[in-house]
Amino acid sequence: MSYDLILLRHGQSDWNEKNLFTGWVDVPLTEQGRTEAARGGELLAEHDLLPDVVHTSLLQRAITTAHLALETADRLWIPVTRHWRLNERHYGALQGKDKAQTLETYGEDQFMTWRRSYDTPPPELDADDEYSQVGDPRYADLGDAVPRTECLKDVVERFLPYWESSVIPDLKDGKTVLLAAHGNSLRALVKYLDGVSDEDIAGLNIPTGIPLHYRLDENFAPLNPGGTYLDPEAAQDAIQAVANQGKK
Ligand SMILES: O=C(O)[C@@H](CO)OP(=O)(O)O
Repeated sequence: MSYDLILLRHGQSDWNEKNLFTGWVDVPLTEQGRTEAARGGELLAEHDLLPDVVHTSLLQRAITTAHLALETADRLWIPVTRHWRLNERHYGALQGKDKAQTLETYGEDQFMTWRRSYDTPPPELDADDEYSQVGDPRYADLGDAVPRTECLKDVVERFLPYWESSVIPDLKDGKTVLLAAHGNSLRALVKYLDGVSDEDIAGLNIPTGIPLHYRLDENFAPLNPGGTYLDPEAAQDAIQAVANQGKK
């Protein structure tokens, strides 16, 4: 007995292309990102991994990616649930900043601490900053708790309640579940599923637009630790590109 879970990071976004820290800023996909998303859907169909339900964040790059992938896989009709708990990590005061410029200004150690350390968040973003989400109606339910920065540990802590309350029940029903989300919200889930240490998670990057398939046992532990990329070769190149961001 096993469960099928598919993780899909959104395709390239406008700010991925521009090399800007994005976090909760709601930017669209580029044309390349739309193509990647559609290719993701083709891979699902080719591997006969057709989702029965989809969960997305509240950010259009994940929503559009899910839509384009499901359109290609002819599964636009499946039920969809969206939740802020799947959102990208809030990047605090770095939101909207150029990655290469930030690396140059603060040096490699500080840059990598902000990008990949488990428990050091970037400085908080001012509530009235142009890239702040304070007051955004989509987060009205959060009241004063709208984040102004997050580290990966914060993302693990806010993602897991959703995993337990909303994703596990779908898996238990025997549904193939697609999670369309973000580089760091998916790193948070992978850390939990694979039991990756706080140190080792720094070296784990997730490429855009390539479905990552997990087969889970009856306790929701991976039967294929690390998951299986549906296009492993493309994934290796794309993982390296994410790791090298800023260094150009
Ligand atoms: O900018 C961001 O929000 C994320 C994902 O694109 O970037 P990084 O990979 O640097 O954490």
